Amino acid sequence: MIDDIWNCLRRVREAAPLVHNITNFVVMNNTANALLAAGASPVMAHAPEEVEDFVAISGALVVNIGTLSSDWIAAMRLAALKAGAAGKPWVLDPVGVGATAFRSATAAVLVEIGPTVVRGNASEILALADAATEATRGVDSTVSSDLSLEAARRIAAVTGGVVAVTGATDYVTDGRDVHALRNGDAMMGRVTGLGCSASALVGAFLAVEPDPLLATTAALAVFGVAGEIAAENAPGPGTLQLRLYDTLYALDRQALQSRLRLD
Ligand SMILES: Nc1ncnc2c1ncn2[C@@H]1O[C@H](COP(=O)(O)OP(=O)(O)OP(=O)(O)O)[C@@H](O)[C@H]1O
Ligand SMILES: Cc1ncsc1CCO
Ligand SMILES: [Mg+2]
Repeated sequence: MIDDIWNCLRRVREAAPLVHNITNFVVMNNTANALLAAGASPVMAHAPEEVEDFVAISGALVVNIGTLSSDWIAAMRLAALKAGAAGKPWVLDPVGVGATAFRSATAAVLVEIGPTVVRGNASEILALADAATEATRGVDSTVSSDLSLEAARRIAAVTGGVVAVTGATDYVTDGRDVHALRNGDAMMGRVTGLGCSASALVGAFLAVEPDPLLATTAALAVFGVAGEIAAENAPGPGTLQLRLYDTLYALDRQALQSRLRLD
C-alpha cells in the first residue's frame, strides 16, 4: 500500500493536475496554497457562466459549501452535473451540514448528483446520513470520527462512491472496505480550513488515480503525515499552518513510510 500511496503523490507532482474548486471565502487562499505545495494546480472559480468550462479542462472538481449563498448553489449544481457528464471525478465537502436547513437541503441536492468522494468531519457525516443532525453545532466537529463510520457507509451506499470521515482517526470507505489512518495532530483542528485543504488534496489525487478508495486514502495519508511533521515542536497553530506547506512540498518516501499508520 505504501508504494501505491507514494506513487499517487509522485504522479500529482509530475502531472500538476488542474483542480477546480468552488470553495468558501475563509479557505480560498490556504486551500490554493496546500494544492500548490503538494504539486497540483488550483483554480478557484464560482461564476455559473464559467464553471462548466473549468470542469471541462480540469482533472477534478471540489465543491465546498462553507460559505453558501443561493447564487452559488446553481454554480455548484452545474459544475457537479458537468463533472458527471464528462466523467471527471468530484469531491463534496459538506461544511456545516446539519447546522441549518439551508445547508442540509443543499448538501442533499449535491449528494444526489453522486460525488465521487464525500469528505467531512464526524458531525457532518452523521448529519449527512441523517443519523444525528443535532450533533452538528457549526463547522467544527462535536463527535468522534469512529461514531460516524456507519453513517459513512450509508452515504457510500447512496452515492456509490467513497466517503471519508476525518478526525483523530480518518476513515475512508467505499461501503465495503474501510481504511483507517491514525496520523495527524490534534493541533490541526486549531487552524481553519485544514479539512477543506484535505478535501482539495483528495481532488488532486483523484485527478491522477482512477481508484477513488486508493486516491482518497493516499491524499489523507499524505496530509496526515505532513500535518504531524508540521506540528512537531510547533509553538502554535500559526507555525503549524506555514510548516504544513513546507512539509507537503518536501515530503519524501522515507518520511511517509516510517510515519504512516494505516490499517
Ligand atoms: N485530534 C486529531 N488528531 C489527529 N489529526 C487530526 C485531529 N483532528 C483533526 N485532524 C486532522 O486534521 C485534518 C482536518 O480534519 P478535520 O476533521 O479537523 O476537518 P474539518 O473539521 O472539516 O476542518 P475545517 O472545517 O476547519 O476545514 C485531517 O487531516 C485530520 O486527520
Ligand atoms: C470557519 C468557517 N466558516 C464557514 S466555512 C469555514 C472554514 C472551515 O470550514
Ligand atoms: Mg470541514
